[in-house]
Amino acid sequence: MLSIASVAKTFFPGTVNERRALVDVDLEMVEGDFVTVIGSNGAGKSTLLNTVAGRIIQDEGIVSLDGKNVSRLREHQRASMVGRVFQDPMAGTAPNLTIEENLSLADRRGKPRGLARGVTKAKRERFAEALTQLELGLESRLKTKVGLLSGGQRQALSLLMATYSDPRVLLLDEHTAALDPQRAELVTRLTRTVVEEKGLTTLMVTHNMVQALEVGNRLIMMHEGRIILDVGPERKSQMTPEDLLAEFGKLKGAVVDDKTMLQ
Ligand SMILES: Nc1ncnc2c1ncn2[C@@H]1O[C@H](COP(=O)(O)OP(=O)(O)OP(=O)(O)O)[C@@H](O)[C@H]1O
Repeated sequence: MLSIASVAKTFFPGTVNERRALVDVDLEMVEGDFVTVIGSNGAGKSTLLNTVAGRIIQDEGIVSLDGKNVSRLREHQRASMVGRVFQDPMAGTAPNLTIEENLSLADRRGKPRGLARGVTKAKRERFAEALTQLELGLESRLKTKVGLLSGGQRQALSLLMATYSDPRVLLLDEHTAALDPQRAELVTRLTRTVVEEKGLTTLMVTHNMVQALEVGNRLIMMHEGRIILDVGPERKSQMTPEDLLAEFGKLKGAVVDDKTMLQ
């Protein structure tokens, strides 16, 4: 479904600032796989997501979606296939537009330009129904500007928007990290629900090892641009955060802030 084959990316090659962000990375995901991604700072996690989204084009290797080589497609050309939520709650929504206008943008993603821009009654009803699932009461605030929402509300809306047009793959880049524990818990719960309901193939980067083990059916650990651990459902369900810390401990040069990671 999502195939990353022999992908490599080096920033500033041949200079003193050279950074080998991805080194010969292979990852095969089947439809409905939910993979959590952990790794120390600078391990290459965001770069991996960026190569799937098309924000960064790899130097070597192939990224395929549904058997189609998308390696040379730019980010906007993959937009209908890829949903993404970032760490920053401000990144996924437009603050000066209302909730329904934001959802309208999400609804139009990947559809031909020139489709009616207005929010029809039928659409409004669909938006309200989708918002009800968030259990935040946003369905009665369709005309509220998104800039007035709290970080947690915005992130829940970002998640809804990223998944609204049923992307082929969902990328979550530490999307709960900037929220307080209660809101993070809420957004994690919503994530599980929406991924399960829509059967989305998902890659989720997190620094939180408890979350990495609780969520998803597979876990990968990255270090210095490589996937150095790939754990399937059975082993993952038996692993503890301490086991993951022990794996980090085996790595040379991996700096782990275990307070953050065990929160
Ligand atoms: N746009 C860029 N330009 C130059 N170097 C970059 C760029 N993006 C990432 N890098 C470098 O590539 C390496 C991998 O970075 P990346 O952001 O993918 O790591 P990460 O695992 O997501 O780290 P973190 O957990 O700290 O966010 C790092 O050395 C980083 O400095």
